[in-house]
Amino acid sequence: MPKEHKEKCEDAADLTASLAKLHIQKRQDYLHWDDYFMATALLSSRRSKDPSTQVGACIVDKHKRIVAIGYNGFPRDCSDDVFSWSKDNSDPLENKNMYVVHAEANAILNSNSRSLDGTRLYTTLFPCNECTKLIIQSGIREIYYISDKYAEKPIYRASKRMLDAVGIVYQRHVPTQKQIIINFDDTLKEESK
Ligand SMILES: O=c1ccn([C@H]2C[C@H](O)[C@@H](COP(=O)(O)O)O2)c(=O)[nH]1
Ligand SMILES: [Zn+2]
Repeated sequence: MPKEHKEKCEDAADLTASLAKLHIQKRQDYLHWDDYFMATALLSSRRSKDPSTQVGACIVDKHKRIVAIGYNGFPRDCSDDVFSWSKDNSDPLENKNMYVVHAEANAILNSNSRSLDGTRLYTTLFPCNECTKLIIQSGIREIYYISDKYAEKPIYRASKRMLDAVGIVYQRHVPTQKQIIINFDDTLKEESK
């Protein structure tokens, strides 16, 4: 074979090998587990109609399976057109706190009585004392949160007091990436390729 032709063949083989490598090597920018679960909690919070604080919660078992999600909202069939989202109305019966089911409570209820022993909770807001009682009773052992904006309030201090007493680990989630963009259009573009 002439030398020039042989070199061309070798170049082509190198190119094919590089292309093959490109396709078999795993993606480097895939979502890490903790970001994935917290993003699921965050996405769930987007369902909340609370105008001031939207909370999302995601419960994960030891096999990294999502077993329940929830967000803060009024109980089933308690319409937003009847119950108000206000919080400083002089009439206590007109305040949301009387009616809202918290995100963590909804997630626990959404688990359909399945055992939550040894699970982890990912929540966008540090749980209040009432949610903490449910968390303890349901067997959740670890809590990851984003915001702790009410840390100084007595009910949140009570949460920490209970969690410390029973040894449930809680930790602020530090995301490995600042944002995750969900773009429905991208999938449609893929389809038309
Ligand atoms: O553990 C918690 C604590 C609070 N929430 C919900 C309840 C309310 O809908 C909002 C808080 O409203 P603010 O106006 O910021 O007081 O968050 C929850 O889901 N879980
Ligand atoms: Zn709560």
